Amino acid sequence: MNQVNVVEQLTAERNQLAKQAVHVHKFGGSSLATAQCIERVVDIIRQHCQLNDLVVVSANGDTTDALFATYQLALERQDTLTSAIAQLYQAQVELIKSLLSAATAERMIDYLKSDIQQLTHWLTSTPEQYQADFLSFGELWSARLLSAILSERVCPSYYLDARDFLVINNDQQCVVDNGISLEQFNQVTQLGKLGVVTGYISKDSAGKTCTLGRNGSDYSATIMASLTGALNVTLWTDVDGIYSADPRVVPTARKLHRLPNGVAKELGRLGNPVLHAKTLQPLTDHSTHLHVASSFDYQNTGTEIGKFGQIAKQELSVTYLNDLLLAQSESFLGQQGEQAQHLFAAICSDTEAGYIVISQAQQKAVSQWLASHDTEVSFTPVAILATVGHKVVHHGDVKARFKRALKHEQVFAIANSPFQHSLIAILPQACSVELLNHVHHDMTKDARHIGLVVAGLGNIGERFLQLLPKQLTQIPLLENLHLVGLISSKKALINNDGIEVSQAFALFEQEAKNYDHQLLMSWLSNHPYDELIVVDITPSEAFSLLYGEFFKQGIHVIGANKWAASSSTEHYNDLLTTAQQHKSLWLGNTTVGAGLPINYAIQDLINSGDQIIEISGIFSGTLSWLFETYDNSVPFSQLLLDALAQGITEPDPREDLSGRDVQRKLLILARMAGFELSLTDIDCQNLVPEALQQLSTEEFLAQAAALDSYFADAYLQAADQGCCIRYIAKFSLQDNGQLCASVGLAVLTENDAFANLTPCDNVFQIRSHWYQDNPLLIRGPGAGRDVTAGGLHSDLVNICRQLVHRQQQVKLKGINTL
Ligand SMILES: NC(=O)C1=CN([C@@H]2O[C@H](COP(=O)(O)OP(=O)(O)OC[C@H]3O[C@@H](n4cnc5c(N)ncnc54)[C@H](O)[C@@H]3O)[C@@H](O)[C@H]2O)C=CC1
Ligand SMILES: N[C@@H](CC=O)C(=O)O
Repeated sequence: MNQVNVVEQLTAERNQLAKQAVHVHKFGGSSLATAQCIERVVDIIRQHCQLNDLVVVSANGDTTDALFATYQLALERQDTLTSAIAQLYQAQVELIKSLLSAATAERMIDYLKSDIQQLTHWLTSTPEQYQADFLSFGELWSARLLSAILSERVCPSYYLDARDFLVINNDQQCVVDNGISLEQFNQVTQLGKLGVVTGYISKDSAGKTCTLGRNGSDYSATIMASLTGALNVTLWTDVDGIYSADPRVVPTARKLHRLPNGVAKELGRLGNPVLHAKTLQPLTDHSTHLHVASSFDYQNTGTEIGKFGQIAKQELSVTYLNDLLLAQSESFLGQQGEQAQHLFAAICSDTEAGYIVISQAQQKAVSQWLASHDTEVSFTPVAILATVGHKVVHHGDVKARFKRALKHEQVFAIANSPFQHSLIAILPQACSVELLNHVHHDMTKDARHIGLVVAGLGNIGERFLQLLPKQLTQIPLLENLHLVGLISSKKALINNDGIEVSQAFALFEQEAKNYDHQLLMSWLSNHPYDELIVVDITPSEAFSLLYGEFFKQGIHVIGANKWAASSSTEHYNDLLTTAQQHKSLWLGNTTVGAGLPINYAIQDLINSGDQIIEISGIFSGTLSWLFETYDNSVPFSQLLLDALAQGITEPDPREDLSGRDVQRKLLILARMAGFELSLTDIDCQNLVPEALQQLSTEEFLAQAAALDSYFADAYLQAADQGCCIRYIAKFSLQDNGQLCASVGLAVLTENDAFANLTPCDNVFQIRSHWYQDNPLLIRGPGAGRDVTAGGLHSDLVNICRQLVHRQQQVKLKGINTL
């Protein structure tokens, strides 16, 4: 059996033994720096770990630095060594005493004393020989302490010195010997307990201690994941994720919520301060999810790295590396150049121009390689500034933007990354903070990604989705909008990678799962988008009751649903306050007049300093269509079914006939105009006979003929006087300051402004201080699929515009503070 097969078999066996796939958690030094930090870590473990999981730890706080300084003293200043060792000892004793019971602490201090004896012996005899062994104490103490705390307070736990199993191949720097390591790991691991493993350290094939270099503990964690077949690794650190640039230098850097593996590797390769090139190396089959999160703010979602689909656009980031060398030689042309690129894992290269970019440490090796080719070489100090994103080398628009951002800079060349995920500018001088901020701003200024969830896929929802693909391609403001959720009353489809808009319905049919309220709410509170917009195209009161929760999460809402905007005064005011507090936007253009700009007109009048005194008119497309069409030649009930089939009625047409829908609209308009009112303040004439009021929708529709005689009589009586019947809504401000509001059937003369509408039209007549004698009229179709779906799209663009504007304000603020 070859080595790969051995590893596969052993991993499979281990996974069968484990109740669930192992999850590896790694805690960095800063996460374990003080007793308080360690308490937090214990809390995280309590909430996130299961038995058989593995916890990989770095040394507490700056213990490794202190060990290294002590080691230097051993080489240079033996006289101060004793006090340095005493300080190391004292720091550990304090942690032990403050975190463990007296009995366990005593045992731990005994172990510590024996370690101190050992290291003192090394340092005072031949320190050079034991440098790695000496540095290993940091991780050893950290793992032993945490494991003891967990055993006392959380669950059975044991600590593992990685040198007991992890073997690094001597010939290749830091490459793991998987076969032996796994075999030995299986001998030392203890099932049914939580293992705490030392990060950073390992042994070579001769059993000698070796360290895994800078940020070696992250590497240890992914090695452990690869050995055990873990599906998840969480790197708990002191930052809350990976950012679009180093946030210590670029204040406007944004957290990247989800990174495809390839992009993460590229970031690691090109200097990202959190991700390191080596960290991702062991995760070759890409089935492991890596998660970077803050142990200081562990409720906050961090960055997820994994095998993500690419429907949703990937975010761009900017990174840099100084102190590099540009090596130019004929040997870097053509195939030889490719060979050199590969051999030296160059940052970038150009085999037509004949150069590679390498680290300064590689100069000697490159010179030696070129000596055997007998060609000249020149080395020039350079830096690189790169923009990183999924396959950016294939995006001409990103390249053009990158070039524009650098147009005032001296740039040697812009090269494509050999891995396709970055464009790399080679600079003759170090990358300055100003340049980094400037380029980051230009590359990410429009890049706040907005998720879109559509609830209600009926008559209007379907049309809304049909219009979406064209809107996305034609409206630049929607550039970063991604459809991520579709919800009906029974099913839901959520996809963080985005749902292909042109196939939304088919995908919903195939992939939607049963609606699970808890699951949906938990997704909404952890969604990976910068902004989330929920479009409510349901007729559901229950769904409207979720708005408060949405607003608390900073989620924006567009409602065609009228329930929330016409709810009780207390609830409505609460919603407005919550939305304002959490900077959530709430638009409902279509709740009155479908796509008609009645809401904009009212807002404009208010902004102009006007005071609205009265609004009246016909606010129901359904009732407008019915009464404009009805002439007693066909039964009223037949027309009603016709209107339902055209999609202009409410799902239950009694909402229209009862006047409730119009009553709600009048309330919404009154609130827009600045009045405080509730539904019960509006007199409402119900046109549905009592006998039909309690039936199900289906029963009502089956018995709709019972409506006919009432409407025939009303029509004939009005016609006898040369008049017509219309359903009118009106509120007006009385001289005593009271608002008088009603909706109901009225008999109008044929030349009344509300009498001769195109069927389905709404008309709104506004009287105000500016428009008192000659009122303002807005008239047009007030219901129907196209106008309503269009009105919702208008709200969507409106919200995206406001969000872009908001983002520009933030960016400007960020730049000004530099
Ligand atoms: N028809 C029109 O001209 C206008 C309609 N509206 C409003 O648009 C909304 C939708 O109307 P239609 O599309 O005609 O209704 P519809 O009955 O055709 O579709 C409603 C959809 O909502 C879903 N739904 C119901 N309860 C839900 C819940 N709790 N959670 C998630 N989904 C739920 C249903 O599964 C269905 O897919 C209504 O609130 C209506 O008042 C607003 C302006 C004009
Ligand atoms: N049924 C309603 C639809 C829109 O709100 C109407 O007729 O106006």
